[in-house]
Amino acid sequence: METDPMTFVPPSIAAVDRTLEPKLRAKLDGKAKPPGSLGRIEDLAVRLGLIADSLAPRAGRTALLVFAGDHGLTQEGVSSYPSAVTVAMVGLFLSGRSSVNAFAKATGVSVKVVDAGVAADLPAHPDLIDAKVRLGGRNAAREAALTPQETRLALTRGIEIAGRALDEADVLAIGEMGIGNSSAAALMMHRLAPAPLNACVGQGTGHDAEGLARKTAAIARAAARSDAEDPFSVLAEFGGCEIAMMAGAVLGAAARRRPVLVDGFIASAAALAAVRLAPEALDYCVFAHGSAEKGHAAMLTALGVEPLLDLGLRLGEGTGSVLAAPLLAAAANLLTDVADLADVLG
Ligand SMILES: O=C(O)c1ccc[n+]([C@@H]2O[C@H](COP(=O)([O-])O)[C@@H](O)[C@H]2O)c1
Ligand SMILES: Cc1cc2nc[nH]c2cc1C
Repeated sequence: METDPMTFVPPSIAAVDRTLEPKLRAKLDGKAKPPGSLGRIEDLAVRLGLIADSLAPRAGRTALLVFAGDHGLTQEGVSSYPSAVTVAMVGLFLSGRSSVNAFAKATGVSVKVVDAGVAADLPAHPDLIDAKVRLGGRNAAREAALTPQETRLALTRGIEIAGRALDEADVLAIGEMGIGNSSAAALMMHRLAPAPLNACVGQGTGHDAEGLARKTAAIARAAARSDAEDPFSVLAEFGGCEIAMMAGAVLGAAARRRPVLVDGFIASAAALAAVRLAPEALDYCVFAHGSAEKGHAAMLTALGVEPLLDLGLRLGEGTGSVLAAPLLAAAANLLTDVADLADVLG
């Protein structure tokens, strides 16, 4: 039977079994430390236990996927940087000399780049996953960024790529690179949080007053062009290649009962779309940090979540998810490696 290209059926995601929570809390309370003395790391350990449906979850190995793509909306002057920076940064990630590479080296996280839709042909590289949907999303101020078929392809590829990454890791971390994508994420937040446009539009890579006015006006034109509000259509109209593929990756990790560390504003917009497509996915998402990008705090509030770190980051690339990875590893080790106080006291 032909599948309808206009629809997307998310993979089946198990709702976490909350009856395990008291057992996880009791196990933590029995450890050689005063109950609750490790604060939010204990809450994180509980979450990891619920995600894995186990009293001994694992989180020692994290794999970061940096989803890269371009946006036709940059033709409207929404970013202070040219699209060419996207492909240049992909080259830098692959050479190991970007900020996220430096952080990943410090935290023992593996890094792969996913070409979801960079507007250039990229030479093959062992750390580059070629999943290109098209050479950049279309200009969302004029037409839908992606067709429904392209959107479904991006989501499906994201699910598959997450699954493969998790064959070799316990935790998936997601990050992104895409000049113009803070505008795409703002439009998605506007429709999916939902929230008024002015609460969703921020500086992105940085703007003076004139640049921010130009960005705001272009985003308003895109919003006026389409009244889409279901998550699949919002991804197609505004999200573009790397955001749609990241949304698929969130669904893929959740379907495998694995934690997914979500980076800043743009990665969170992808997680928001995933959660609107499949609400059970929320329990599998760990929001790594609160971005300095204007809309991020309200986006996280709309999702009802709190980020782990607050460092004033607004770079993207997965820098925040990579920095949070050791916290997950530590929380899981608390459940598996720490002695019980009763045994210590004899
Ligand atoms: O992660 C964030 O919170 C974040 C906030 C603002 C900007 N960024 C990064 O900056 C780029 C998008 O900014 P812009 O101004 O081109 O839309 C893209 O490559 C993102 O990785 C990332
Ligand atoms: C230099 C640069 C690096 C980035 N990394 C993620 N987004 C970025 C945007 C710019 C402009």
